[in-house]
Amino acid sequence: MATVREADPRGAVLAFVLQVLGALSALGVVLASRLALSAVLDERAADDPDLLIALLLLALFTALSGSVGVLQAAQQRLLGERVSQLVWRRLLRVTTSVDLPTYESTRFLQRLDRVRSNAVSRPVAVSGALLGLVGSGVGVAAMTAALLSIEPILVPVLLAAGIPSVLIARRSSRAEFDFAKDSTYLAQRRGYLKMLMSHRFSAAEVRAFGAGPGLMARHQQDDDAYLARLTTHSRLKQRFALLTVAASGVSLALALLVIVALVSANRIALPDAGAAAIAARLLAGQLVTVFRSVTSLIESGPFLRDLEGFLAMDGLSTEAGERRGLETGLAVRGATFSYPGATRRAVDEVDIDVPAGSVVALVGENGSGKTTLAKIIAGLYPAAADSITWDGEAIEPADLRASVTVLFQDFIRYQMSVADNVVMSDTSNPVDEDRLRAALDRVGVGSAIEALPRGLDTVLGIELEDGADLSGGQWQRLALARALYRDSPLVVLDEPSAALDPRAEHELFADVRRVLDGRSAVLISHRYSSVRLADHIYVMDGGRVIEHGSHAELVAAGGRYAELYELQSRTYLES
Ligand SMILES: Nc1ncnc2c1ncn2[C@@H]1O[C@H](COP(=O)(O)OP(=O)(O)OP(=O)(O)O)[C@@H](O)[C@H]1O
Repeated sequence: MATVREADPRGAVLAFVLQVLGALSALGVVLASRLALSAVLDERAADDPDLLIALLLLALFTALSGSVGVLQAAQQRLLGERVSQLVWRRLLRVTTSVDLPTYESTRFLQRLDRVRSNAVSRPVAVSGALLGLVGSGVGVAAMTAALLSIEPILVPVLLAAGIPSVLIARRSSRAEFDFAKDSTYLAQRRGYLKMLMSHRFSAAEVRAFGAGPGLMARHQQDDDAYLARLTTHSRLKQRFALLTVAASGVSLALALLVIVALVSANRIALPDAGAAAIAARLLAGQLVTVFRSVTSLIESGPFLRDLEGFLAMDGLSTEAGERRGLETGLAVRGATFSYPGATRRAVDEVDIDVPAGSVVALVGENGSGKTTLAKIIAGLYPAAADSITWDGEAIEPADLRASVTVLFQDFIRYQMSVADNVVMSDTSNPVDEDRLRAALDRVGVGSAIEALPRGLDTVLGIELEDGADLSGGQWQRLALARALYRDSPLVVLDEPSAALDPRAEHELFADVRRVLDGRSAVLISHRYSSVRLADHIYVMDGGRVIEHGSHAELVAAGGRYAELYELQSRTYLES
């Protein structure tokens, strides 16, 4: 209820008032029916004022009850949207501030998936159930009062229906959560296969490999497995629901039998019997809503606890960090990192130095630990305490993140305008258009952007209306411009030239110091033509640095670097 109040305080009050009004208008229907029946059975004339008033009241309360229902539906929908928005905001606050290693944990990813697809809809269901409970609670009280005034014995008969329903709801709730939990993996895999078969990013490869039918078959298998589980689960739920309905039907039938018996024994008059029958029917309806709401509340309990646990997760880092200038340089000493569940260290006791103003390269075979080290340097993965110093002093991870810019090899292609794609690296400051254009020009993509239909405002992503698209190399330059737009003294560039043509690569890296404009850089690359221009090169293998020095020193040493460099040069010369 607190979430509902926080999401929309006025809407919550309005919804509450409408629920009460709905219940009271139902009571009005019962009382007006009693009056009307009484007037009819007294054989009043058609123009008798008492009969006319009773009929008018009956029409009025019936209309009121119907209109309140319409308003309630609209109000609940709005309230549901507000509650959903609030819960999403809370969830996204966690997903955007939890530290990066958490995203490497399967347990977290599965929980996130479950919370995203299930728990978020629950608060909306709970808010609906709570309102339903308020309305039907008032309704039950009103109908009970009406029945008590007519014949008290009817009340316990109808209320007894609730006991089995509540007991059933408790068992049903556990079954629902267990079903969702056990199906998480299947749901994830089905979602992934659907995405592969229906997204643009995968469309070309799926066609080129003719992978469509194979993926469809796997998807069908998962669909069948899910359907089989769902069928078993639905049968169980059906049994629970039927038992609840049966309990309420039996109690309603009993109440009506009691009314008939009371009329036969002349214990109540016919108008009272008529009103009691209507009240009993309405009360049975209200009780079904009460039980349904209680069931929904009980059923949502485990999901809400799952969500609450997720929202209260540790390891959130929301502090902004302070950008530092780099005077002497960054030093890494004994940096070590293992991925969750991994048996081997991805980075193992690594020492490197990045003097201010220098370009340092990291090379090594696939899986040797370069990207992991880049994430450590950028403050995204924790290394052993104080293993990173900035100008000779220890630095907080948040400050490190604020001071280092990293361009990943799998950078994001934002479906936003060209300008947004660049300024995304510095959203906490106002857009600086001169800096934006300078960054684009520095990576040689300025004129290509000018040629787009709406220049900097062109939206990228043809999925969007009026969206344009760029080539792979142009996207990479745009990502480079994004890294350069951010005013930080150190940039880490992970495979920044993988998609560039030889001329573009030469233009950018032969003159890399002009492009960097005074920044220091850590360059990760498999292209030795770029790497050889670095001031210092570290060669990694199995998470460790196995050798380092300038290009000339490493070639002269005749070690791993010399071997890899020789291999690549020979490939070029021979081809
Ligand atoms: N998310 C992850 N979870 C578990 N292990 C991982 C993860 N990412 C990388 N690894 C492992 O860590 C090691 C280092 O990977 P890393 O990506 O740092 O290598 P790399 O040198 O950048 O490789 P490449 O040249 O292919 O980009 C590899 O053995 C890899 O299998």
